[in-house]
Amino acid sequence: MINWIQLEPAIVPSKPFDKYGCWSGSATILPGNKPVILYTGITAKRPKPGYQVQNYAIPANYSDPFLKEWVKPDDNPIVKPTYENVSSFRDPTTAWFNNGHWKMIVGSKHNHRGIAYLYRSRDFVKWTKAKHTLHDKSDTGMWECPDFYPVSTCGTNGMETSTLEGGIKHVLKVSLDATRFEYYTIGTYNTVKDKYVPDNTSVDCWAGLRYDYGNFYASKTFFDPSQNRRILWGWANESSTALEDITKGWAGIQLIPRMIWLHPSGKQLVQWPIHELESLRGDRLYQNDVTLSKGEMLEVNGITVAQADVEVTFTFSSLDEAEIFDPQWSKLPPENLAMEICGIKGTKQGGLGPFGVLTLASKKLEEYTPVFFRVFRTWDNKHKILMCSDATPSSLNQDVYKPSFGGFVDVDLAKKKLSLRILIDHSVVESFGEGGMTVITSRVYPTLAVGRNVHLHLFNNGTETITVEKMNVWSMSSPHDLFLNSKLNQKPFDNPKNFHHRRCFDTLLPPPFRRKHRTFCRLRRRLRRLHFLLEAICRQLSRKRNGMSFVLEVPVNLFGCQQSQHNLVSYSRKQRCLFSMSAKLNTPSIQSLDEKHLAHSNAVVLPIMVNSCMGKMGQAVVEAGVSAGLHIVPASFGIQKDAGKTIQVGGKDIQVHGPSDREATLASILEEYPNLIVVDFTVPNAVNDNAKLYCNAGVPFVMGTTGGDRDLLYKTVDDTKLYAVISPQMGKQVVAFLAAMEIMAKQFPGAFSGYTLEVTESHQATKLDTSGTAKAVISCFQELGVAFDLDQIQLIRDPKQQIETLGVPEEHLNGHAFHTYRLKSPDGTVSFEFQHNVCGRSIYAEGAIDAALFLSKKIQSKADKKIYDMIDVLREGSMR
Ligand SMILES: NC(=O)C1=CN([C@@H]2O[C@H](COP(=O)(O)OP(=O)(O)OC[C@H]3O[C@@H](n4cnc5c(N)ncnc54)[C@H](O)[C@@H]3O)[C@@H](O)[C@H]2O)C=CC1
Ligand SMILES: O=C(O)C1=N[C@H](C(=O)O)C[C@H](O)C1
Repeated sequence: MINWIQLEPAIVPSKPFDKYGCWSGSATILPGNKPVILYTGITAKRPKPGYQVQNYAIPANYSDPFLKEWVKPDDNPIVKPTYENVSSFRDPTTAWFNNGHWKMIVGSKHNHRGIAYLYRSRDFVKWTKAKHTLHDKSDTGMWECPDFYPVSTCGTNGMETSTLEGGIKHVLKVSLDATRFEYYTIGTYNTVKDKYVPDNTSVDCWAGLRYDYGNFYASKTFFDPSQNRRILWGWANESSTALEDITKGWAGIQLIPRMIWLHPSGKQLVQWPIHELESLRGDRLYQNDVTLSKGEMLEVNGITVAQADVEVTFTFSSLDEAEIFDPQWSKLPPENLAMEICGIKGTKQGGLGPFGVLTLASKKLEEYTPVFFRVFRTWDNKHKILMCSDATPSSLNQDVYKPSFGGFVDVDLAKKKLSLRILIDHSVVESFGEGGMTVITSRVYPTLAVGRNVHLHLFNNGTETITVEKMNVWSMSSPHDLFLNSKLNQKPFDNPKNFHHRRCFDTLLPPPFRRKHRTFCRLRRRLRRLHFLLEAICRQLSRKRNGMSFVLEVPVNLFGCQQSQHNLVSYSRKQRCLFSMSAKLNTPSIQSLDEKHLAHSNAVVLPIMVNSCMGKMGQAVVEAGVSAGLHIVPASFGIQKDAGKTIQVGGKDIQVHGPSDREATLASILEEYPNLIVVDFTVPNAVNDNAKLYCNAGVPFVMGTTGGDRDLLYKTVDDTKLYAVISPQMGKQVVAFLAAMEIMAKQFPGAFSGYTLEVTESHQATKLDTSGTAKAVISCFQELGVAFDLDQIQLIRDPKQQIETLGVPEEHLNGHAFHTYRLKSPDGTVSFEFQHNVCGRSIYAEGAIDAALFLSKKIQSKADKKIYDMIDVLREGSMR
């Protein structure tokens, strides 16, 4: 339920009974494991929003595991509306079976009364409307996407939809068209009367319980027999403008599926992200027992947090500081009370709270989405816990909808403890308070807090000191990364991220959509080009006018694609690496949260040119640069054969320039991007010429390419006095190993004299040279006294041998670096073995981006113009 592939639409308008639309519906599994879909068909455009009937569809081929083709029999429609509700009669539920009949409900309204019409059938084709509704309620308007199912009164197991035995209650959920929120009640299903009655603790609609107090609608649940659980899956619309949605290419996303069950109190449901999500967890950061006094923040450093899974438990020693629950608030609309209070109070200073997490924060807090608790005391000395997810400060973009959402959390505070789990995914923040008692989803569109520039803080802005008892933060990978590579058996891109952006995904789309999608991509490319052009004009104008600035306004967000959707965003992932963990306690004043108008950042996005973006490493670097929010210059040097080509990498169009006129081309690129940094991953025999080119142009560069004449390379750069990072190895942990080797060699020269050394290195068959990293490690062993000639390195390039003797995973034959160094004492009694095995290229690509950012810092601080290596980058804390 995390990795999905897109198939052709199962049902599209094609028959008189759905000519104008196939709307929501539900599937039911009939005996014999036969699925059937009930859905709403639109037969006429009027009355608006359309004339609605209910249809059914069955698989064309039951043995197709994907059930790709569906047949809509001609005896449709099977349920027609009565005259009064022809345009408010939709979204049939999954059917349940009892007393010899299938039953299902259809959402509707009559005047302002919301209605769940009940239908019965013996054969699933002939349906009869029951004389009474399953349930209805005055003044609630249209009930969309109703859902009706049993829940167990004991434990977290789910129940099959027709289950009536054992301790059960029933849940009826409706999506209220009037508020665009979802409400549920818990109650009893009387199977004799075929009537549902909510418990007296369950308020119907409006002021009732919600699955989610944020951006969450049109959800459905289903029973998953494989794990005996009920799954809730909801939809979140965009909060951005329609124009931006068009630029992004989507409008609305499916959220992370959640398991749902009844709380032991029987008064509410509990939700939790399905455990499969945890398979995307990457680097982890753990912290415990940190106190946050009033106004303190704890920044989570050391891992990327634009896509993250955050779990925190907060404790406090007293409830005395809880703020008074303002009696005036009881005059606010009850259905939105929590939300209104969140809007009024926000993160302003309080007593017991606000404390929580600032997600998707920009460096200087110009943007952040806080998720937090505030505790209040009511006049009768009870406590009310408010949980908020506040999009108000989430973005500098004035045009997006930025609501404050809130819900009360119905738990006992005796333990003086509250927990939060937050799933962050670029533009989505899904928060689960107190183990899923209250859930809030926000859609946000930061402009600065994007990619690598996203920060995460824990904060307390209340007078009561809060302790972070325990915190776990995981960087999350993108599901498609794992899936496309392993399952689809496509051409093995060793950096799976490349696959996403290639041809805008169109090879995965069904043919009817491909053309449209390509047109969209073409348009987006053109818009982007236009944007660069305008940017260049602005830059020229402001340069010529000596500092006066000119702004050309373009009314669309041409970089919308940087904002993300769960399913499309690829994300950097470290492979086979241990990763350091750290957290730093900052004590800046949290006043900044109260001052909503911080100065805008003056930061300039760093432009990088990647040579060659046609190569495997080049592509990985472009992807990593895009993830880090750098500007990828749309030009790259390559070989003659590729000259003139425009290729798409990381969603960017990059034009390849051949060997001729490179000086002039580079000069004009530099003119446009004066703070340009070049990253070079080409071929050994290009190293020296390329370095000369960069030196002549005076452009700082990162040289990851191995081989060539290394002495000449260093001499060329030294003579020019230029900022450069040169290193045969960019992977953080391998760099740390190299650093340790260098230190050992320096501290204990000759310590291994007399020892023999055996070195094997295995790489993809296309690698042209001997491992530069192995050579660097060997030079340390040589200083340690080991006699070894570089010719003795055993190169393994045969895929069969790589799989059979080294255990290289098949999917990484095209991109791996396995190194082994074996040392033996002269008498054979002592031996050592060192090994570093890396699959894929993302750790080098991220290291290369770290190196570019490091150089940019050096340039800004006017540090020495000289050659740095990756050990310098690591030592200065510039590696993520
Ligand atoms: N420092 C590090 O951490 C790492 C270094 N490398 C090194 O990076 C280099 C590239 O590796 P891959 O991307 O795997 O190789 P690749 O063969 O996939 O790509 C090399 C690309 O360079 C292009 N090229 C050839 N001559 C050129 C020239 N004169 N100017 C511009 N482009 C030119 C080729 O057309 C090709 O597209 C190798 O030397 C490899 O050892 C690779 C991984 C990590
Ligand atoms: O070509 C590669 O792949 C790699 N090259 C570098 C080297 O030669 O040391 C680094 C790593 O081994 C991958």
